[in-house]
Amino acid sequence: MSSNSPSPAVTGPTPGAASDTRPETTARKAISLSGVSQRYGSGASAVTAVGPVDLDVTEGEFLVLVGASGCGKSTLLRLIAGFEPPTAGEVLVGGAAPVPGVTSGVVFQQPRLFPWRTVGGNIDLALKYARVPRSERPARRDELLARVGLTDTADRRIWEISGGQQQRVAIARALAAETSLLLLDEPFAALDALTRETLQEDVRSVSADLGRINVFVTHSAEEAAFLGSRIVVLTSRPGTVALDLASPIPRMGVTADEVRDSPEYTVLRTQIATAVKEAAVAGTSAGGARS
Ligand SMILES: Nc1ncnc2c1ncn2[C@@H]1O[C@H](COP(=O)(O)OP(=O)(O)OP(=O)(O)O)[C@@H](O)[C@H]1O
Repeated sequence: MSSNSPSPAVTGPTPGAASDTRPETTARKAISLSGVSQRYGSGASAVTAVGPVDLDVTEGEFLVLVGASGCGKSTLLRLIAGFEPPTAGEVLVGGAAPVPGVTSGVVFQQPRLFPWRTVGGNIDLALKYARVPRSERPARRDELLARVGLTDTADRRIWEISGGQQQRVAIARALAAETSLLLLDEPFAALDALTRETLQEDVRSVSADLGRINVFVTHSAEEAAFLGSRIVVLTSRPGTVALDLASPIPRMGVTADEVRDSPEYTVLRTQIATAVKEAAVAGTSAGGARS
């Protein structure tokens, strides 16, 4: 990224139209949250972490959930993954209740790989769990590793590669199952700034290529503005929708530097950062309009 480069105007769909480039018939609802709340514990110590939240996400959207620490972002992601059912309301993915490990691939802040296996071995295992026929696995493994820039590390052990490379393996593993959803919970939070930026660029281009739904959790306004086709800012706990924005920045045909140097990105990043601050202060008093 060059600080001397000009700031090109990145032109794309108007706000609210980020997912409208596809034919109407294919833009069907893929994630549907209706009146979703999640409460933990009971009695005096009970905590309502999230809700009520109503949200519909369509195919090809890259949804970023952003908000202050503890506002319920991870809880919402876990509900979409199907790791736990909501205490109120309904979560549907493709019209049915989500099934962990089947409906979505998930990437966590820590890569959670099998350290005694090689990089390729971790992907092989994911392909096996995804019931990819044994004869097809080597080609699929090579394709996935190429996609995340790890072709040369297939035979290395997990402990022999860097944290950023480990997170790339985790992304390749999550892509192995070819689920329609990829859920990422602050996947780059533990990485240094430069590695984080590189991985953000990779995730942005991989997601544009694959056209799956991505739901990405972060507390960073920069990350949200760079990655999201749609950005939802949550209020402080219990997390509800404070702001629902469509990004004006196109998904394809622009480089990472063009995005980061564009006035649209600067405006969006500021808008998100301001909304996160206001939502954290105001709690549920913030509005819920999609602009
Ligand atoms: N299993 C649980 N049992 C009890 N409370 C929980 C549980 N999971 C989350 N919480 C509480 O719910 C609230 C929301 O937590 P969550 O992890 O979803 O927030 P977050 O926005 O992802 O936070 P962070 O950005 O710090 O990771 C917090 O107050 C948290 O302590």
